Amino acid sequence: MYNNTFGNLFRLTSFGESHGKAIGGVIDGFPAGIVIDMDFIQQELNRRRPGQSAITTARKEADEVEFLSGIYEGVSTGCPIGFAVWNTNQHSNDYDNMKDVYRPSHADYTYTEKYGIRDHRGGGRSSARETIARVVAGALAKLALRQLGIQITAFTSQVGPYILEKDYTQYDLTRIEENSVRCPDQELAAKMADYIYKIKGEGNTIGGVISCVIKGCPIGLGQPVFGKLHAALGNAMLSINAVKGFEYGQGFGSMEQKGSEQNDIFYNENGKIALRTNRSGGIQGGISNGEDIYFRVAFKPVATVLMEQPTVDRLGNETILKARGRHDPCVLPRAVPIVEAMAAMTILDYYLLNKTTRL
Ligand SMILES: C=C(O[C@@H]1CC(C(=O)O)=C[C@@H](OP(=O)(O)O)[C@H]1O)C(=O)O
Repeated sequence: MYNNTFGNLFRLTSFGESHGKAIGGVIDGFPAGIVIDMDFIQQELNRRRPGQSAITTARKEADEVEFLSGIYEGVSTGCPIGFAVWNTNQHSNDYDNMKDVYRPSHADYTYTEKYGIRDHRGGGRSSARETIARVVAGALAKLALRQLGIQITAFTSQVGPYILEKDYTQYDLTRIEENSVRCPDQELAAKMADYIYKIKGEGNTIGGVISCVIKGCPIGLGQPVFGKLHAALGNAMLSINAVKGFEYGQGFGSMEQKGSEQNDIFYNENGKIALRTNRSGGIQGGISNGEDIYFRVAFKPVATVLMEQPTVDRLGNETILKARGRHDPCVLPRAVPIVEAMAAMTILDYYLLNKTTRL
């Protein structure tokens, strides 16, 4: 078994390898009658695409999406939406020395052990290039959520030692596209960018944290036991390449407080039930409570470093590998739209599931 499908009612099946012909997908369960804003979908792909700044991989791809089905006269028909983004700029020879030699901490080893065969070029199926399909499906989900008044914004909140100190309510989140790192604090963003550039010069990589906030989510999304909304968001985020951690609300930070300090107190605001604080992060008992949903996603420094490291080949012979190719010294800036896309797909899926709860 090899599971390439995400979602329950709104579903994406993705296909493709980094150096194959195309990356694409089939989306099923997308509601009919949604006006498809092609410019918006392309903008989302542009936020993810390689070669967008000096601190990302230099691979040159336009990443233009071609829709094959499910859209008629600019409107979704409710039929499966097929799409492809054609690969045009593969440098497969860069990977010759990695055909039978494993990059430390990369998927090279486990893929080979599991399947006995692997397309090693550009990381093949394990390449983050697969996330193109998620961004296309996420952009469609965002268009549907927009009609429902639900908005999703992610931003870089940490790169290595550089940390955004305040919480998301203290920043203007409309300004994250004003710098190459996608951090709402412009001064800190400049420091982060310089640091990534320095790391790149060393042939090394660095990790960090992406924060995300979902506004306008109605009450009731999520199932009480195995389909908790935060578990679904965690599943979505942990499926992104290089992700190591997920926390929502105050997450691990809440361990330092007593229950009386941590609880969100209810009160009556002119006949409406309201909360004085939102430490729960918009989800209680696995179900959305109508407050902002916020969470953090930790990314490790990506495995491919352009410096010598000891490793082994497929037969277990010890050797030294110096990886080649065009790689991201830090995936955070390009992962911001991917986090948003996975959140959008999850929220739309859980919105549709919630419609099956009562008559
Ligand atoms: C091309 C993308 O990212 C790629 C992800 C990647 C890897 O090992 O994951 C290796 C590189 O591939 P290549 O050597 O072909 O340039 C990256 O550039 C993309 O995300 O669009």
